[in-house]
Amino acid sequence: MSALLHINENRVLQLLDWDKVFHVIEGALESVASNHVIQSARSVIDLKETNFMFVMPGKLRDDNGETLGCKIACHFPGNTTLPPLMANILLMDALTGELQAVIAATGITAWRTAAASAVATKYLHNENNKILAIIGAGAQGRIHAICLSYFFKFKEVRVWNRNRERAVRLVTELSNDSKWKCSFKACETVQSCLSDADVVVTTTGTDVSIVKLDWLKPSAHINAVGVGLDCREIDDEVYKAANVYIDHWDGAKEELKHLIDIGIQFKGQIGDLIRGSIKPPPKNSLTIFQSLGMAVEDCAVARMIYDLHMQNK
Ligand SMILES: NC(=O)C1=CN([C@@H]2O[C@H](COP(=O)(O)OP(=O)(O)OC[C@H]3O[C@@H](n4cnc5c(N)ncnc54)[C@H](OP(=O)(O)O)[C@@H]3O)[C@@H](O)[C@H]2O)C=CC1
Ligand SMILES: O=C([O-])C1=[NH+]CCC1
Repeated sequence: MSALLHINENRVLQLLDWDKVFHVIEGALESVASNHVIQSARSVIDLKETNFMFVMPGKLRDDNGETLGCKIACHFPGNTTLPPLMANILLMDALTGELQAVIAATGITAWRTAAASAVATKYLHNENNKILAIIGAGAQGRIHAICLSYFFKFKEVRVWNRNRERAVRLVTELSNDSKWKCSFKACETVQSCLSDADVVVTTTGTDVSIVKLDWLKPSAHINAVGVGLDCREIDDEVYKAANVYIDHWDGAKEELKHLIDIGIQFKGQIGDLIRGSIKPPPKNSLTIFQSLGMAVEDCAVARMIYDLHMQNK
């Protein structure tokens, strides 16, 4: 038996590329709507003391053939030297089930989530994107600031974080990078961060609503990234006023019951918009992409990394 291939985090980060990840994620979202995937809502195990394990198996059929994989993600918020989210993907041969590689997936999780938001923004709000507001400067907040700055030409990118020092650190890091042509600003309050923002990203997962309808531009687009059964970072009134889109129905039925219970009717999956099987929202309307994250996004990026690694060994 050949030695098991392990593609570590450093190697994955070397191979990740925004245009390639965007393409693969756009395809994965579309495949969900075309029924070319097998996946279910993730299984979540409460490990107590605020730690969780997520298990996300999936199979995807796309231009590259069939891909079979399973991500195991451990969320240990108390980690100090290691990231709070530690993830790995087992990539299998889709014909035999034989394990092909173990691929570090902390970076993949961050990149594929931000790329899904970029795809959603392309289909829901691809014009007049001048101000981006990032709520939460953790791993997802940081990668969304980078990814959305890469794909959309914002004039200003604002960051709010509960612990302000962290927002200032992120803004300093981004301002020191000469490839960005926009200005970066750390905001004192959520309200001032949201004011007049065209695109908003929420990444706190907090159980208290911190994004209020009155603070939003009526035509804003929100990528709602925080996840969890108790996540309430966006006020119910915002959902009631918005056209809300999801990544996959199976996950939404399981993890978004609190929205279904207050009468929110999801307009459809982002993949349905990509396929053209549903109408886009009216121009200048408030829109939300409620992102949960999907196994097949992980499978698609893991497969891309595996192929790039094998080609460039
Ligand atoms: N949709 C998807 O596909 C994915 C979603 N996620 C979700 O995204 C969210 C962020 O993940 P990640 O960036 O990796 O986590 P991090 O631990 O890196 O960052 C967490 C962020 O949330 C903030 N925060 C936590 N609690 C509160 C609170 N009560 N009020 C205000 N801010 C708070 C933290 O602020 P502070 O610095 O002050 O502590 C920090 O900015 C989580 O809900 C996670 O489950 C993650 C991966 C994929
Ligand atoms: O999609 C994902 O990998 C996750 N969503 C919430 C925590 C991990």
